Amino acid sequence: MPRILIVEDEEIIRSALRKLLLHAGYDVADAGSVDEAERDNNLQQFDLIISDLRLPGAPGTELINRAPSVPVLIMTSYASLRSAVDSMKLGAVEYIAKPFDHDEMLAAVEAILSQRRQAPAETETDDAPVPGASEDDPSSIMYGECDAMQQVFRLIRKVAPTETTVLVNGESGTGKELAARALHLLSPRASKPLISVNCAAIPESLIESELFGHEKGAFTGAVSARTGLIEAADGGSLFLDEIGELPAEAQARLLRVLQESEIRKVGSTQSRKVNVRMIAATHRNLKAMTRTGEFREDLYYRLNVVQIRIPPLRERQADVLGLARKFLKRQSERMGNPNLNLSPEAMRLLQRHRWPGNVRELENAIERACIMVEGDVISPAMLDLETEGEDVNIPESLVEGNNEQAQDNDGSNDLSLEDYFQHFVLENQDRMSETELAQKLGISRKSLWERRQRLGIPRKKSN
Ligand SMILES: Nc1ncnc2c1ncn2[C@@H]1O[C@H](COP(=O)(O)OP(=O)(O)OP(=O)(O)O)[C@@H](O)[C@H]1O
Repeated sequence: MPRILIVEDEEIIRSALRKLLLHAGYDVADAGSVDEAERDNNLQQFDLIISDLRLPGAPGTELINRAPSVPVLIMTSYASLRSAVDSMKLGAVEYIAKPFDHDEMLAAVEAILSQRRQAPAETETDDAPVPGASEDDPSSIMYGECDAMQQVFRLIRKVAPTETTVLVNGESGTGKELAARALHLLSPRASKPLISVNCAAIPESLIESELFGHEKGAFTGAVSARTGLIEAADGGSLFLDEIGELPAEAQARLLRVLQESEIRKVGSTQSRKVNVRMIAATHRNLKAMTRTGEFREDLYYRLNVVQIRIPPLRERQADVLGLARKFLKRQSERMGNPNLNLSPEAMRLLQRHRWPGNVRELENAIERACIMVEGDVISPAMLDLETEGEDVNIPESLVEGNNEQAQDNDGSNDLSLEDYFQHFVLENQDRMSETELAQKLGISRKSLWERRQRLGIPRKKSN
């Protein structure tokens, strides 16, 4: 019977997870911190460790060092879904975002255990390069043959081995997060954590405690002390995505971290030294935001030591088919159909399209087509790309309305809720912050961000 150790300081989550795993037939032990886990158990005897990222004392990622042969599944909220811990793969580390549902957790557990049964040391996928990739090149992490991307790769190769703070700029879906990952994996910090935090996905009221941690009793609901994401990245890199969405107080605190390499938890009077390499990204024009007072100028200059601009896909036309083939190969492997290919008309359409949602839009289009295709050949219709210049008239009542209104009006206006969402965001994002957009739409910032990801919604170029 596989043995699983749960390390989680929140009693309710710990006992619910324990019950779930016992019920599913696993042998389960649990602990409230890394030290307690180590004191009470021989960590190496477990087949899997499931740990919260932020715990009292050492962060959950520390278990990867303390039990190098055991896969560690990290649970955390708000960090970016895919790459939060992918560079910590010393064992078979996976990542799950809280809140998770039971099926999702059991599927993740089963996938890790079966991988371990089949190939104990081999857990990589096409999508998640290992620290070993650090001997390689940015091109082993992200695709790019055209001159513009070769230029980006040259810059990444140059800056990655240094300690320099980097600001990655580019439209949504261009690959900023992948560039950050390449910077980390090609750096001497590659074997340490890369923690990715999406500043737009964290509710404003929680940003500071998520980033910096908090002491017990620092605010209502702070029932125990927690390590922040910055501390969890100690020794490694911290990727702050959507940095333009960071509220003013958090900007001030972050500046102090950059200036003094120290963090102070919310509610604490004591500082602690941290050694973190910062990589920030934005689709917004931060310089312009400093002029309007939305972004601190001193923080801007601290972050913008080296700037890497990832060009939009429409400026890398030569790469479109290469990327499409890469995604097609990956998807056909997943689906067990190696014969899938694109018709000549589909290829022409891909080359003609303007790609407002950039690489993410292309990736989604290929994935969708692979699911929809009957037979082996993908035709243009299956790519289901939005026609250029299509204009949907949004009724005034909807623009000013909330989600429910949108849904009520949906049928009569022949405008789906997703269409409404997409058009509202596209039309207003230049003059509204993410918080304002979310408020107008009647949803949380987190759900705004998640919908942007799901729908591959491009943002207007602001730089
Ligand atoms: N050059 C590339 N090669 C392979 N895949 C890529 C490339 N660029 C982007 N992708 C894929 O496209 C998707 C979007 O990339 P990524 O999340 O890095 O973009 P982003 O600029 O950070 O987007 P956002 O600003 O919305 O967070 C990801 O699934 C990523 O793996």
